[in-house]
Amino acid sequence: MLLEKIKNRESNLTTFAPMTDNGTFIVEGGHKLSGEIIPQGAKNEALQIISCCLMTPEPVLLENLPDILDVNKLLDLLAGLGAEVDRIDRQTVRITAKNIDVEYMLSKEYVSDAQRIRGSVMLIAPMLNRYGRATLPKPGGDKIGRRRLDTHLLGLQALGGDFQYDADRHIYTFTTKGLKGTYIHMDEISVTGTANVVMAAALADGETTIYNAACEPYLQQLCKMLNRMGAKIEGIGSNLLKIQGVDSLGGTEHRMLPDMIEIGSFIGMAAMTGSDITIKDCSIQNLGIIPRTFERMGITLNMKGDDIHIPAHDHYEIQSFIDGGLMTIYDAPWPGFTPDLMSICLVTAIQARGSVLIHQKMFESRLFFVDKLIDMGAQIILCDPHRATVIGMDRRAPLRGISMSSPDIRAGVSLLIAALSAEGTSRIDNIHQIDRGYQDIDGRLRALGASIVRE
Ligand SMILES: CC(=O)N[C@H]1[C@@H](OP(=O)(O)OP(=O)(O)OC[C@H]2O[C@@H](n3ccc(=O)[nH]c3=O)[C@H](O)[C@@H]2O)O[C@H](CO)[C@@H](O)[C@@H]1O
Ligand SMILES: C=C(OP(=O)(O)O)C(=O)O
Repeated sequence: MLLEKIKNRESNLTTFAPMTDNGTFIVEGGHKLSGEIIPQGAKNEALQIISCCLMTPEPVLLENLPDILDVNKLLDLLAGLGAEVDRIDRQTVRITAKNIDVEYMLSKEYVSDAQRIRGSVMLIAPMLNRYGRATLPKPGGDKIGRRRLDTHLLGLQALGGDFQYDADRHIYTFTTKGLKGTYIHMDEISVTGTANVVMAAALADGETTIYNAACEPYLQQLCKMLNRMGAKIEGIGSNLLKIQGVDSLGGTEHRMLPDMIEIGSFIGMAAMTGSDITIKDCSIQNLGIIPRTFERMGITLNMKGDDIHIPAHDHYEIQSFIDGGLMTIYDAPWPGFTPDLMSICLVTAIQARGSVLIHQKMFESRLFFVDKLIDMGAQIILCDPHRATVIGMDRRAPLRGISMSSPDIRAGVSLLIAALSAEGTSRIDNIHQIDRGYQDIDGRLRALGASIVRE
């Protein structure tokens, strides 16, 4: 069955990940989970790395790709552009971007598909480098607040790219007569913005310095991959990158890191549901302050080699700051705490002992889903669009199962965690939002003992 699907997929890129536009989970709460789970390859790394495959006409082999909607959509975009996309198995793909049809970027199909994912924004630099022009419809991704593109646009402009914005069609058109290295102080520490500018500079004429660059592990992975392809990037892992432009890049092989957001999601899920689980092969050295942040919420993490074991918690108590002040969890660009785990921390605090202020600084519409948690019985005060105070219930009362809809990818998983911990049955609609970023999440959690039915 699997093999048939893979063959199918090689010929027309039909995806494994369900492509429904909404979908529903029926979750019976109260079952404890147990066992081992392997995190998928990182979604946000995969989107950078797949885009980078357009930088060379030679084959690039990608391993540990997650089979999720956003990744498959980006692969479809590359295939539409004329790249050969050979799926070797569920997590392995070879991409050869030899004969690219730049006109495809103007097609209705391209515009409509590129609008659906954030990752499409990173196709600009490779196309500008190799073909001198690129088109970008306003990219999609989570509707979690304003997501401006200034960092990308100003960076590419500094390198010699021109752009025009068609405000009626929401389409940017980029052209260049040749990119030239320069000094760039990035407008803000943007992850995808840095990826775009790094890729543009890698094949530009001369030296580029990027200051205020994002430096998170997935960006480091992109820079390392580019260097294996023949680029000359120094300062990897810092916010000051020096890039000596080269004439061309060759093929390579690349393996995605485990997805740190999935790992954090499983830690929160284990604590909330009082489950004993082991998350395998976490690449702990690349998790930054994620483990420490969950430990500050009172969750015990036993590190065993590269595995994280979370024992069953009857109780977990949120720590105070050293001066006795109320714990605040807030997001910041790497090496700070990732914004993509804020919703997970929020839901995890519901059954902790003590209180925590969740301060989501980067995005302004990510906390509104708390109304559903409040309906389930959680004690949360939404202070303003950026801040919510959670008053932990210490398991004095369980949440109640309700019907709800998933507004975005991380809120969706947070609602799933709440539903798994709740008394009774919950219905979560619009789970296509969850499928954007979590591979076969229902199947993998069922294997740990969860009761989830996909409708
Ligand atoms: C496909 C992908 O990789 N998506 C990730 C990427 O999105 P993306 O690259 O789109 O996000 P950016 O890093 O550009 O910025 C995220 C948001 O934070 C704001 N901002 C950023 C830096 C800063 O110093 N101050 C500030 O307020 C930006 O204005 C923006 O609203 O990085 C985000 C931040 O880690 C993650 O949430 C997304 O999951
Ligand atoms: C916000 C996210 O994704 P995207 O940038 O693709 O919308 C996320 O992964 O949490």
